[in-house]
Amino acid sequence: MPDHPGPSDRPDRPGQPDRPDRPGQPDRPDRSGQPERPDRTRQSGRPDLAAVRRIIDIATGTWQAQALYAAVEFGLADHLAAGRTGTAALAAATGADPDGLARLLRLLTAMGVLERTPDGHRLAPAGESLRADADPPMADLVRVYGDEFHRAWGAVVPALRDTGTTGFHHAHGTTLHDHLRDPEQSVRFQRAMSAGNVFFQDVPDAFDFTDRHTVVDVAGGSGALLGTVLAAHPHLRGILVERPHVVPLAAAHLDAVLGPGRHEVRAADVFEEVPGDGDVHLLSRVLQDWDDERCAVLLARIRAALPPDGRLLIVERVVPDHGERMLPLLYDLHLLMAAGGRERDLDGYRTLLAKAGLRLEAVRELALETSLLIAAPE
Ligand SMILES: C[S@@+](CC[C@H](N)C(=O)[O-])C[C@H]1O[C@@H](n2cnc3c(N)ncnc32)[C@H](O)[C@@H]1O
Repeated sequence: MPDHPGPSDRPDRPGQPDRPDRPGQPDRPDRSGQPERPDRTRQSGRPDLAAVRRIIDIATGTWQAQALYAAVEFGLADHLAAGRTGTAALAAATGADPDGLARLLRLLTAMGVLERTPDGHRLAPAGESLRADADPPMADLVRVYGDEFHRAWGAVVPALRDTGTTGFHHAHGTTLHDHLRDPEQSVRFQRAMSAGNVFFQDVPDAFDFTDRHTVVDVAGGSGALLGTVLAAHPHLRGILVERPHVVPLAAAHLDAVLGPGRHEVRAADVFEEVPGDGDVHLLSRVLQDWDDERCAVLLARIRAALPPDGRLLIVERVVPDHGERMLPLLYDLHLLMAAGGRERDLDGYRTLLAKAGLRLEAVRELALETSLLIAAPE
């Protein structure tokens, strides 16, 4: 995050005369009985506009997210792509109120999602990514973030008071894990996760798979990562292990991407058993969902399954030492709202790995502030 500009950095205010500070003018008495604070606003005698603007931008950020969510729920990207570019045509197609829709379109244009044309609007590149046929289909992510997760974040204060109960539980009356036992919800969430998976494409080149034969994807979700790795390295075979209700989704994806013969999808509880017939194990965005105790159980299972020359590849967002990356910090608090999990810093991963008899061998950077941690048996 950039520092706030200091008083001398403050941008000029066009059209406004300079107001000199008023040295010598006495401060108003402090009626609160609190000690005087060095306050830039009071020192200069005028509000720190950059500071006010920063807070307003942050506080209204959720309104932009909700405007985007509305665009997705109304299917605006697909309607625009189909040539319904005027407000009247879009209102007729979506059932939205024409006045409200015109205002939504205007805001989406200012947000860089749409562009103005002489006869209406068209999709900007960001808007194109919201089309149903986009790859990745970002609408799937916006839908879940704008609905289930938005409501979970609405309970941020109670969730922070009582970290044993997630924002999701406060908002929906059930845990995310139980919610996802419903096959329809499970598919909806796997789609949302897959849409944000663009960093998977970096994994095939971030590790040397040349002399490896079988990749085991532990709690591999939709199969997107395993499919990406196997598609890039045709000599590899793959095994994906998941909860029973996710298995059909993963099998369908891998069948579509790889065809038959190179992969297998198994239903199992990975805290109970992890296949030992591979020489690379993948663990993508799984540790983030669990506390240290459960992570220790899972990593011990994987360690027991790894051959002496095996490697464990962990995909996670690593909390930076100095806060220089925003996404790991956002997702860290999001995990507290959603599943009760957490992002960890590198030392956190080193400690977890060491307890399971594994050592962190290397770290590779992937897209979207995501990392690949390569771990080897001690
Ligand atoms: C956050 S998702 C990550 C999925 C995938 N690895 C990815 O990065 O897209 C966590 C996955 O862990 C799976 N999972 C949770 N508990 C499990 C268990 N006990 N056994 C097998 N899979 C489990 C969930 O079904 C879910 O697909």
